[in-house]
Amino acid sequence: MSERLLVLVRHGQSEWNLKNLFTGWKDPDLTELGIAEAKEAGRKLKAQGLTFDVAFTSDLTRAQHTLKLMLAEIGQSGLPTTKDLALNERDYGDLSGLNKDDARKKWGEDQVLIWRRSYDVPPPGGESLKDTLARALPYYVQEILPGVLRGQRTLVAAHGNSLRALIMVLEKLTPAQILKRELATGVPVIYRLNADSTVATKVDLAA
Ligand SMILES: O=C(O)[C@@H](CO)OP(=O)(O)O
Repeated sequence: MSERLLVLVRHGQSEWNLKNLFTGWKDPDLTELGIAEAKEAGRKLKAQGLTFDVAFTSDLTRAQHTLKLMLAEIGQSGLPTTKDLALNERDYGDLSGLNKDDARKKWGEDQVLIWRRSYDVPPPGGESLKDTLARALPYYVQEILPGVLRGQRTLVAAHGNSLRALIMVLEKLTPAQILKRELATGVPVIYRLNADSTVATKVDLAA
């Protein structure tokens, strides 16, 4: 029986993660630490004995670079890969490029937490998690899930909030639960799905 493997990985630390800036659809590359995290994620997957049939990533450099480094560690650099902006980070709108501490000083801790982690309150001019889900979920259902259910071992390298959106669906989390869910950079989350697309097992490869 095929194993219906789906691995989700948030990209390694980006230049703007390091500078503590809202990033969204802006396109900084990985830092040295981010490169090391991506390689470590690949080594962890290899240590689990995992290989893949197909990979997906976003239209943004930090996720594509993370995927490339992971695949090199696994020894699968030529793996068929699809890039799509449906998997992009949440669009941070007017906050993009602002410092997160400066934003807390200007708008207050609570408002910034609502913009960053609530389900349905968008940052000014940007996407809420609900909006991100509205474009990431159809892509997951139409392009990613059918292959997983057919037994294609699938690796997805994307972003904190596009992955939180998919995790909300996979793990059936409520808006209150997703508010508290953080995804560390470069930590693979390994799902094995049931035939009905629900989660059979989940393993988080945090250090
Ligand atoms: O800036 C961003 O695009 C994201 C991810 O780094 O930040 P946040 O943690 O606020 O979702």
